[in-house]
Amino acid sequence: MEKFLSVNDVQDVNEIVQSALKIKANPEAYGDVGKNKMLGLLFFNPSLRTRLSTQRAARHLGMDVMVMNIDKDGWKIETEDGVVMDSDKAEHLKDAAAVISQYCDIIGVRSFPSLQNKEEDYADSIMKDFVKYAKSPIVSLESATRHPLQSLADLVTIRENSDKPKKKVVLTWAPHPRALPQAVPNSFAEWMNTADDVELIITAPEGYELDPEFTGNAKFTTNQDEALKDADFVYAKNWSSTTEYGKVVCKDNSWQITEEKMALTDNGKFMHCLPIRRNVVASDAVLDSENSLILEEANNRTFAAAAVLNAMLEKED
Ligand SMILES: NCCC[C@H](NC(=O)CCC(=O)O)C(=O)O
Ligand SMILES: NC(=O)OP(=O)(O)O
Repeated sequence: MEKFLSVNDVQDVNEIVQSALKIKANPEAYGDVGKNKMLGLLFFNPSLRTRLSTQRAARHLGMDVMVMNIDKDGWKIETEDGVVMDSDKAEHLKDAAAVISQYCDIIGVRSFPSLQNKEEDYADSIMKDFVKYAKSPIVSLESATRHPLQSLADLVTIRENSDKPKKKVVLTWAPHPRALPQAVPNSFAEWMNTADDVELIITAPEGYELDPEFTGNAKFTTNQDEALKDADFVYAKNWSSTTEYGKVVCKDNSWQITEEKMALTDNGKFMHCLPIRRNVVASDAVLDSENSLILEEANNRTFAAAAVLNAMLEKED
């Protein structure tokens, strides 16, 4: 695997899910795969799970890791091409990426959208420029448009928790005080659409419809109760408005996932990528219930990352 920015970079989704499960069953068996290899993790934004689980994954594979909060500890990065660099930005992304790839065999990058300008955000230029200027393979640690390591961990979690040949998976918008990126739901939809054992239904208020590039043929409804009926999995996430890009338009708390909402499902499991605002996105009762998979998902982030790094290291040999 030469890069991991979206599901399209994966040759066989079933195979990579199987690989994550295989590593999870016996992580000690992979300790030599990444021997003498260096992973660099670059964060333009905060992280808990991605940062720690990817380091843990690297250690399972015997890799060394360097982590940098590039927004706080590095020089301010210029991303525009051909500009006269006489502002406060001291280093160009093209130089930084090329230099870092001399130190690192694989580079992970996290870069959120600005939520100011859809066209600029959806160009995903920081991630794409890293691919262009770094000589090492790039792993997205969540870009402006997608969060593929999360989606892979989510698919692993769904497969572990249901044998049904067709699982009804509901991606539901939920309230939040801030405007959040669309990367997690975009990516989740894209991965679910590639899984032949998933029927995806998306529910959100009017004005929150995600781009068909990601949602494909998934059914969409603004009626959350109707969507939740007989669901096997409820994947909650806030994202900012799509018609009024980057804005909080709906503050309707009736979209919060509560026990009453979960009662509409077929003993459905609750999922969220975390971090989650408790009693805003979903109630404590749901999050702490037996049907909550939030900790399993977070745990599977390690094995999702290990499967991706393993595939990249295989390619290197
Ligand atoms: N990596 C998982 C989610 C990251 C980000 N969440 C956040 O920014 C939450 C921040 C807050 O709750 O204020 C998002 O939605 O894409
Ligand atoms: N789910 C997830 O990516 O969490 P972090 O933002 O804490 O890495």
